[in-house]
Amino acid sequence: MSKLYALVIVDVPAMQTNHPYTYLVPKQLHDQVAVGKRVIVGFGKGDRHVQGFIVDLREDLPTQAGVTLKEVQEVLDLEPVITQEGLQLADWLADHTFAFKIRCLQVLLPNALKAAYSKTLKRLQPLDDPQIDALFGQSDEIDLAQLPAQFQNQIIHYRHQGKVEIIYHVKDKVAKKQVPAFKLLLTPEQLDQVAVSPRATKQLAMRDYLKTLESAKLYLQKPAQAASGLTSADFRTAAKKGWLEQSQVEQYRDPYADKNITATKPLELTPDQNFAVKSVQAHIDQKDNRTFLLQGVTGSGKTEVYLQMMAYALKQGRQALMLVPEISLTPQMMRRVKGRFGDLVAVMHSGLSAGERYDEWRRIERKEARVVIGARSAIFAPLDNIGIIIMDEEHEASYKQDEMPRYHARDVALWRARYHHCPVVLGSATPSLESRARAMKNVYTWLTLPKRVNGQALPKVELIDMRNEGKYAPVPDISNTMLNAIKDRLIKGEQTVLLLNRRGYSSFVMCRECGYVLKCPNCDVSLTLHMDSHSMRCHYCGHEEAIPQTCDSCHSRKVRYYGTGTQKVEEQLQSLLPTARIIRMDVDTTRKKGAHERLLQAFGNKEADILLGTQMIAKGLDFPDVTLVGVLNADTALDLPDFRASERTFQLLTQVAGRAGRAQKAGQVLIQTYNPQHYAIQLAKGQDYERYFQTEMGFRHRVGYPPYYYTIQITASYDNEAAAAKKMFTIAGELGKILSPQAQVLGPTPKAIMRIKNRYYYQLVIKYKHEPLLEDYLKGLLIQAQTEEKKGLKLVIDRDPLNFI
Ligand SMILES: Nc1ncnc2c1ncn2[C@@H]1O[C@H](COP(=O)(O)OP(=O)(O)OP(=O)(O)O)[C@@H](O)[C@H]1O
Ligand SMILES: [Zn+2]
Ligand SMILES: [Zn+2]
Repeated sequence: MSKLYALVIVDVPAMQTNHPYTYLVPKQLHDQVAVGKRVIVGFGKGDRHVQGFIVDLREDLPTQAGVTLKEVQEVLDLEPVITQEGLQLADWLADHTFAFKIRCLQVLLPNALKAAYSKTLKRLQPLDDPQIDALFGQSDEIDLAQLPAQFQNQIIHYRHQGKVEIIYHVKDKVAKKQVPAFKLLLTPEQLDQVAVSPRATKQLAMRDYLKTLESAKLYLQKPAQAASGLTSADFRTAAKKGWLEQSQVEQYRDPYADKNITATKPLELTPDQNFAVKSVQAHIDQKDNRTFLLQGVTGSGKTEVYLQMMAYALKQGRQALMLVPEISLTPQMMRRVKGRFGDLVAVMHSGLSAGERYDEWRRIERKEARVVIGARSAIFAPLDNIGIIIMDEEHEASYKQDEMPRYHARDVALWRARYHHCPVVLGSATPSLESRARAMKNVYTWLTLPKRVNGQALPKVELIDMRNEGKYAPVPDISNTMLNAIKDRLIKGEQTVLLLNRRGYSSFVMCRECGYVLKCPNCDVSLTLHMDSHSMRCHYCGHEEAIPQTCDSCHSRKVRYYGTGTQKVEEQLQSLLPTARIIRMDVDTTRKKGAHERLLQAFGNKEADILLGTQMIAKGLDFPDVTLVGVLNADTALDLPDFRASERTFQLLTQVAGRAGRAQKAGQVLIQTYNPQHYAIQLAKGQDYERYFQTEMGFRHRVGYPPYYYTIQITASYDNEAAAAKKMFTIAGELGKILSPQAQVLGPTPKAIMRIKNRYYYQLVIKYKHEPLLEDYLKGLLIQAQTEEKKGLKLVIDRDPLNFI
């Protein structure tokens, strides 16, 4: 048999290259290796054991003289975990997002399959140190983590002498969940024949129960115990007697098992909905890769359109993939999709445990699930015959991952759709400027749902000018107009949604005597007041300290709380409206698993009159009795140093306004603002996306921002400010040499929050249209920066960044 070589992308931190290493496959592993499987290989001088992915297998390789290849140690998978599509996708991701290939391969897998390393210490000969020998006891191998610190130097010494070795174990993080099962070995007739003492009541009961089962069929033991009233000990006895055979079977953890979801039937579509569905169907039929922008006002029935498009793809024997933003939409949308497609649906989002995610992933891989719905990373679901990809709320910033690989799910969706020859539908009431501009240029096909399904007009929006009304407000954050409107709903038995915009905002403590603001010792941010834990906390590094009684700077006792937290508003509201039932939704009340869904369900069941919350309540909620939406502070995000601040504000206000009046009753929206003249607020008042788009495009054109220009952001950080700045100026100098005069470099500047966890951040932004030399330069920069990691550099290259702060 000829020789076999595996090309492996290895996982070695701080020594990444995007080139595979070549390993010799030993004879005994020839049958096991395959492209897309994970392997354990030795790496470097110490021959550390690391995990890697086989990306190619070759039979002939001109071995260079003098180079002895290392061998593949172990093959981890029975079946490849990365498909051919996955390998190509990883290549593209690495290239497009300036990422290391290993990270791109890993992002395709559920967390559970990512490596966890443990180390053991192996004794190769007696160590002549009774204390250390005692640690080993009878065995020759112990967990290195258990080694007391005082022996460490001695162990290093032994290692040099070759008396001990350190072994790396690479394990999967989560095992498959196994549950006991059994199979009947006897027929009912044979069971009648077996001798059982009349006093052995349990055995008699067992025999009677087993007679009701089919022989040779596999039964789960837990339900059998429940049905028969027998215990696991009784089943063990029966197994010993040879009546049945026990085994372990894999069971999927179904995150939705204990929820009853009502099945739904397709609704009869409105003409606009029908047109949208039919347009996309044609492209599913023709296996035509086309991207659609479905722009439908809030409450126009986009979800029903998605569901019917997906149903069509399934009918054609293909699969459907649907993305929703992380927190806000998940529960209600999950129910809608599960309600239509039942067990065919796999769900993937961060609210699931690693085990649940792994199981859902395996259901897809085994083709038991043909519909996938999930947040950003679900775009990598291992589907092999996709007929349609849907991305709801396509403008959402959470679709961009902010760690390597820094991909946008939309770009991955378009890539996979090309691979699978299927259409993509991007849906939103407030599309990103980028997508809408592409629709205008016919790069995407534009579909619109201009009217609400219920025939209602969009809710009427009124602005409350807090510069005046604020002075007379009964409590700082709630004006009289707002309060009266809420009271009116309480009397009518209708519901209110109140948004407290938290972006760019926090409650802080300031001294009224000298103006001193309590700041984090590690970061350039003020500490946030948390009433639940009675402490001041840093949202960046987690630093926590007591609420001050006196000013740190002038020792005055006049310290006051500024800013508004949801808790504080809840208290104010409750004091003004003692009978109102309020549900508060923010990070604190939704931390527990499933809390988000429970709160929304309680609100949906009308167990509360007011839903008060942060951004997470702004989108996707569809409750018929909500007739009032109030925004307590529209402005907080407007001043952020980010050119998308206005776009985000407009989107948020339009989305939250859209929660009102979605069924029979008309809706009203009240927005409290200190900037009533700002165009984002004015146009949100008119719910006028079209004019907003024109205005904002004009602005972006004038100053040369996306979608007119591409942007790439480079950030360097060090624990020393001068080093961070110096690095960025060096990069800026190098860019100056390779960029054409059409490109522009903004910066380097310190980031808006320059110091986080005692690291200093400097950034620059490249704006460009076409720069042939840029890509290669940046790829080189990425590899080169690794060599400076030991000195403390962290470098980030972010293509099309969504966050400039
Ligand atoms: N063809 C139809 N006939 C009757 N009711 C419909 C139809 N289509 C949708 N609906 C209902 O209209 C309501 C609004 O639909 P949906 O939640 O899908 O709106 P949407 O466009 O996603 O809005 P948003 O962007 O605000 O989330 C839902 O309660 C839905 O069940
Ligand atoms: Zn901090
Ligand atoms: Zn002071």
